[in-house]
Amino acid sequence: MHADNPPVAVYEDTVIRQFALMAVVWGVVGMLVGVLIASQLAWPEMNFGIPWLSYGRLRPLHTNAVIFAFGGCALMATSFHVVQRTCQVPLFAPKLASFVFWGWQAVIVAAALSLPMGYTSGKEYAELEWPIDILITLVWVAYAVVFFGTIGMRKVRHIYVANWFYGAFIIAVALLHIVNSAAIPAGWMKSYSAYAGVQDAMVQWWYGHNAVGFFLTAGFLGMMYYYIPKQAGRPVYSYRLSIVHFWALIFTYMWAGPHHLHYTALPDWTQSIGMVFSLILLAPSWGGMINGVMTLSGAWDKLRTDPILRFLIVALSFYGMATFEGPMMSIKTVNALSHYTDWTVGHVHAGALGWVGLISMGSLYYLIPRMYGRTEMHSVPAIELHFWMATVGIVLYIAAMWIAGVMQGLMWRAVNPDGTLTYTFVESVKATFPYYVVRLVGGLLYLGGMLVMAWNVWMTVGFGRSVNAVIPQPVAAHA
Ligand code: HEM
Ligand code: HEM
Ligand SMILES: [Cu+2]
Repeated sequence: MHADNPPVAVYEDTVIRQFALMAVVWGVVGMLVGVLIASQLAWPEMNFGIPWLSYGRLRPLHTNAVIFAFGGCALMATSFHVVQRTCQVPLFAPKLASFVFWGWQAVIVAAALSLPMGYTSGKEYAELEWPIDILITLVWVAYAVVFFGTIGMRKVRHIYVANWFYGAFIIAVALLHIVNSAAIPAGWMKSYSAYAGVQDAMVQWWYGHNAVGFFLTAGFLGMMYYYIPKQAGRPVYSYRLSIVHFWALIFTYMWAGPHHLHYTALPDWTQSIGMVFSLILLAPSWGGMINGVMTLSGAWDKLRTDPILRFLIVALSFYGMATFEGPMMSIKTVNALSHYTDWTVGHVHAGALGWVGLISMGSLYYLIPRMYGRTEMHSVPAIELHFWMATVGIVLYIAAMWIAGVMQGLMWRAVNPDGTLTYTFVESVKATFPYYVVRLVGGLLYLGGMLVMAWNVWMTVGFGRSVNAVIPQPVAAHA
């Protein structure tokens, strides 16, 4: 090396390590709360008569913890990793990135305190009260500045497709959050929505559905487009398909929200639009799934030996399942049966446990050892064990909810020849009991797998050391 060589440039990886470890921590916490509320549905006394532990307060704690704390930290860790590697520059404004980390943790802690205390705006997936909403806005703007600032400084002309998905996720979530959370404060932890009546419902489900489309889908597709090719050692199957399904996906998602409001006071034509766009949505969703799965073509044998790849590919098969089921449930006559039943909860967790959970875990198994100067996790058999616990857990969970859901729908609509109802509501609740127990067992397995991961991460980090990788420098032409 010559003395006049520039100092080696390194990536900003501290914030990635922080987010990656907290994704694992919040995953354990959020799933633990999920298991607790699953047990409460089977045995209501599991709230121990303590208001803080009541179902109505812990359910939003579960959804916020798994989506925004577990999913959010995984998305931030991987997006900061992917954007630096594909642009070959360190993060723009590392101090601001540090603010994103600490600010996001502050939001999570504020949620973990305020929701059990009973503070809520009453909007699903947007329950947090207005002071926390303002903090979320500040953190999100900082996140956008760091991410797009890094893209702006890139040394690679082309913007790799994973960054398109992360970028769409960041912009769309900013828009959704600001519009849906608009409210008039009426005290420090109390507010009224800026919208009234059916408009409020429509804004809420425009938000709720696109939270699925952009928080739970687009960002994780960003993970797919980086970590599957990396782990498989093969290029993306079709780059053209990735661009086509990107634009089709983000355009179509925006209009499908009314499928959450079938047979309500929302105008009928709006509901029909929601249904039609949901059916169209099958195509770009499967475009993404096929592109991810086909990246393995010619290397299928790796699935037998590589448990990380198996996490990533099985995640895609659950993604395909949930995005087939969703369009079916959006058909009004199907929704007449499924709505209000546990079928919806089964659909949700096919996406949440199967897609969001598995793709995050696979990506973190790739990412974490590399952030600590190692080539692989402390124990590969433990990854294998985690994979099977998670997969069996998901199957138990969603199969139980499918059966319970269809049963509930059929019991509620059954009528006797004289027009009276065949079953009382409580009879359907009693009939659901065994399925709630099976769901709890599935949840315990899934949580158990997450604990195996936490142990494996602990050992990997403990025997490793934090290293910031060197940025490859373009080779100077010989003078
Ligand atoms: C150990 C794992 C888990 C268990 C046992 C579990 C359990 C539950 C339970 C019992 C409910 C309430 C269902 C109802 O009200 O009838 C629920 C709701 C929900 N969970 Fe989970 N969950 C787990 C993991 C996850 C993960 C990882 C995610 C997301 C990434 C997630 C997302 C959701 C969502 C979005 C809802 C609301 C569903 C709706 O409103 O239809 N869950 N979960
Ligand atoms: C093509 C894609 C999809 C379509 C068309 C779709 C459609 C639907 C429909 C029709 C419902 C039931 C609404 C109701 O009866 O209340 C629903 C609920 C839900 N879906 Fe999907 N879905 C899709 C993919 C996904 C994915 C991949 C996930 C998760 C990662 C997901 C998460 C949810 C959640 C959380 C709910 C429950 C909302 C609530 O009531 O709280 N969906 N979806
Ligand atoms: Cu939806």
